[in-house]
Amino acid sequence: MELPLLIAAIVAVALVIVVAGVIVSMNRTRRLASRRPSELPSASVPSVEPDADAPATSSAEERAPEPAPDAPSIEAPERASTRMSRLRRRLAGSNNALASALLGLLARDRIDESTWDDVEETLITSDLGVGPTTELMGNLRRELSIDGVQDPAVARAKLRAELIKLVDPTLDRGLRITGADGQPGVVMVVGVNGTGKTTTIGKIARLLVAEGRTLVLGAADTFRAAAADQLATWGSRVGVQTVRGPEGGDPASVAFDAVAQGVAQGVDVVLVDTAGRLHTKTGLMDELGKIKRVIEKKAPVTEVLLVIDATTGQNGLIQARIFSDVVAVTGIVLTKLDGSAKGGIVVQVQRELGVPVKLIGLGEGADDLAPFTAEGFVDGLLGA
Ligand SMILES: Nc1nc2c(ncn2[C@@H]2O[C@H](COP(=O)(O)OP(=O)(O)OP(=O)(O)O)[C@@H](O)[C@H]2O)c(=O)[nH]1
Repeated sequence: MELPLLIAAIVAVALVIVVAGVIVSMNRTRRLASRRPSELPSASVPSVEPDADAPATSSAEERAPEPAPDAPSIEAPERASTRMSRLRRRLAGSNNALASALLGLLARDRIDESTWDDVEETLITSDLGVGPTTELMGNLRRELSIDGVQDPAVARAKLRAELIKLVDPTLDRGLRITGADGQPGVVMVVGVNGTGKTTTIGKIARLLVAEGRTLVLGAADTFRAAAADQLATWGSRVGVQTVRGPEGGDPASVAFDAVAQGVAQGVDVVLVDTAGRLHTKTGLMDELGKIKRVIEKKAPVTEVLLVIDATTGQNGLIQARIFSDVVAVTGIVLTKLDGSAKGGIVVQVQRELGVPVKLIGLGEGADDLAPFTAEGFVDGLLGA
């Protein structure tokens, strides 16, 4: 073959090869562009051409896994030590009317008979009760007439000391949450409708979780499905399991199951919620006694907390008496003190039952529950 012809043939073959290469490359680009983004090779993995015959498991999903579904986030409740000062300020705010009335009266230039009458009336309207008020007035009159009453700071200090004495700083206010022989402590929560039982259990659960305790909740309020849902929500917020039964089921059996679960899991405490019930309904009150007896087939109830709404005044006392007869109340939780200038009920209810106020509710917030102390309460009352 002649040289020019040979060169022409070589150029032609080279051209065919180049054109074929361009066409193949364009087709590949089009193929990739037509795929969904999820099918595209990830930029972070080595760029290996996907093999059409490869099994589905070699898809891009395997190389770039979907993020895990959101795990429920567990809240970290506030510890009792830090919530106290916040709650004391709130108590001071809600009882300001009482505090300023008392201190205003005692700061008068001259404390005469009509001033004493006004102080007495103010204390009685705070639900302190006639007996405790008379006692406090007698002591105050005696001490102030000896020391002189001109200095409001003296009057205030005397009033504080007398109130603390009435509230009784010597009572044991610790929650009984230690079971015998390695069993969980069992806390049963009772009270009339809407006083704040379920909310209080949720708040106690947070307090105990903040202290590092393990728990199970028992939703023995089977009247309303919503009550069990409400309790389960409180529990799940702090990673605590709730045992519940069918709506309308036997509350005693749910309470038993919850305690059995707590024993099996070896938790520290089981908190049992019960349905709100009017203290005047004998059948419902008998049922409460039955719940307690059935629980005790599994483990002793270490604490029966009666939840009283502080705004209900004297009615709270009547409730306290009847509930105590049926289930031997061992501690009081006074809720809704944030909306009340009736803090004096603390003294009356303790005297009525001979049982201490152990916790106070000061709002709807998750950590608005505080262990009760006589000094903290009186300082809040006096706006100290
Ligand atoms: N302001 C205020 N509200 C509170 C407090 N404690 C509870 N509550 C509110 O009181 C209402 C009733 O609370 P629940 O916990 O459902 O009452 P319960 O006693 O379980 O109700 P029943 O199961 O129907 O008897 C809710 O709106 C709570 O947020 C408190 O300390 N302060």
